[in-house]
Amino acid sequence: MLVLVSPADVQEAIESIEGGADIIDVKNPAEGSLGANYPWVIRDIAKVVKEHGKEVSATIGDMDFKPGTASLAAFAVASCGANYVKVGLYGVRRKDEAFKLVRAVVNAVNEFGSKVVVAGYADFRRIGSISPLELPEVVRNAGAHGVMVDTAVKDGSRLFDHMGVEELATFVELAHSNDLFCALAGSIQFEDIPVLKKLGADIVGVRTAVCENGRNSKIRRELVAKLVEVARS
Ligand SMILES: O=C[C@H](O)COP(=O)(O)O
Repeated sequence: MLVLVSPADVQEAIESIEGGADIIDVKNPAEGSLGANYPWVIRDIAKVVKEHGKEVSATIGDMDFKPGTASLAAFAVASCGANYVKVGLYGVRRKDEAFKLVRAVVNAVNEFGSKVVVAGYADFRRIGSISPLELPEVVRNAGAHGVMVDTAVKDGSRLFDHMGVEELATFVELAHSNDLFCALAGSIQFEDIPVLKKLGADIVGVRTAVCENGRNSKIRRELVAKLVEVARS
């Protein structure tokens, strides 16, 4: 299982790289679960990450159903050098909306060769968005490459508080049967890693677990290294 870590600046990206993370996922935690960072920050981090021979991903935000806005943000992120462009379907309620938005994002990044990762939210019931279980088929049909589940509200509640192991197992199965890679995130802690491995997730995404004192503090390389070790064992 690969480890994705979400830094907010170049220093945190270096900590993530030195700790051994596989994918460096630029985000802006101050603007939400999949908060978008600034183009100049994404560009600077992408440069450092690529110098270390690793892959960089960047988020375009917790999106409303606005395919045009999403495509423009995706174009910008891909042009900054992201190998993976992540979009959260926050304000998307139906499958036809999901298809339209994801298709627009895929079209926007095509010329850069970036891969698109679509995030649904484990706490979809409380924010009124589409269920992650409805996503894999739509995401495949729209031409994206991966799906993930994260939590929308970072209030201390965790992935498993909102979706049970069986539901998550179904999500992983649906992703794989649609030829998508699958990532799981949402205040994941060290003790959750064995369950995620058992579920067959391809990627675990973290921030809080590798920060020194909560999601809004700084990423520390020792914690990244510890998590990578557990994910590899
Ligand atoms: O993509 C991964 C997210 O950044 C997870 O963040 P979190 O561990 O703080 O929930």
